[in-house]
Amino acid sequence: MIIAVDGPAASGKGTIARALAKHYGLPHLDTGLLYRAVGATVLKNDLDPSNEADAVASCSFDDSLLDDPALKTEDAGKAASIVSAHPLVRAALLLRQKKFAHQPGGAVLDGRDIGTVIAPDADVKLFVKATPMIRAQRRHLELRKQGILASIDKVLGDIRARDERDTKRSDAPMKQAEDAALLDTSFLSIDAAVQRAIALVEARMAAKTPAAS
Ligand SMILES: Nc1ncnc2c1ncn2[C@@H]1O[C@H](COP(=O)(O)OP(=O)(O)O)[C@@H](O)[C@H]1O
Ligand SMILES: Nc1ccn([C@@H]2O[C@H](COP(=O)(O)OP(=O)(O)O)[C@@H](O)[C@H]2O)c(=O)n1
Repeated sequence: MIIAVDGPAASGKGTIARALAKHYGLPHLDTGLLYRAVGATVLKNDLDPSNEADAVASCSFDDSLLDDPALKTEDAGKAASIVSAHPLVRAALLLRQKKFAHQPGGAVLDGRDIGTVIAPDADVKLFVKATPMIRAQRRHLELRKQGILASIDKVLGDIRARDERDTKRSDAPMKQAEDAALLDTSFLSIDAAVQRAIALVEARMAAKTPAAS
């Protein structure tokens, strides 16, 4: 079973994707980490994320980088959203994600274009959303736990800028796939959001299975 989980920053898609992977015993890929690795490599080498050639030159990073906590910073997230608009960067990361999605037994992937580009054939597609202010509050809390002090206004501004870039880019923009189930986590606890996601997966799978006669 392939489960595609898409949605904007801090909507809770990673939390839900990890919980679904655990629940169904499937491998999980956080595809945002791949773009963050490219963005962080560009910054580390003093290159320009908005320059496509600079970004493409940063696509062959060592896999150990994916475990680096530095990828979780807002700077890496911002650089990721800039490099991810370049078609050649997306092309360089495409095969790896498609292979992961289509491995025997299935997988759970979360990102922005899983249901639309990476696995349009996914068995279940979820599009996770929450209001910008609630997403900013979650990110703000996460940053505080990391000892990073930033105003809510700054975090909200960053989230809005990222949404704008991710939805407006011409190649694989973030959008809800036509056949994706919408899950609004704005007023759900983590537990409630995960239970709702499992219920949506079960309903989709039941609808696909022909009734026994
Ligand atoms: N339903 C929820 N209610 C409150 N906090 C949540 C909820 N879902 C996720 N979070 C928290 O919000 C932050 C961002 O969640 P995450 O799953 O990483 O989002 P995304 O992968 O969409 O960026 C994390 O600190 C996470 O624990
Ligand atoms: N499948 C994906 C995943 C991420 N991305 C880009 O990578 C950036 C970082 O993604 P992320 O999922 O780590 O970000 P958060 O939602 O965790 O903040 C996003 O803002 C997107 O621009 C993408 O273009 N396509």
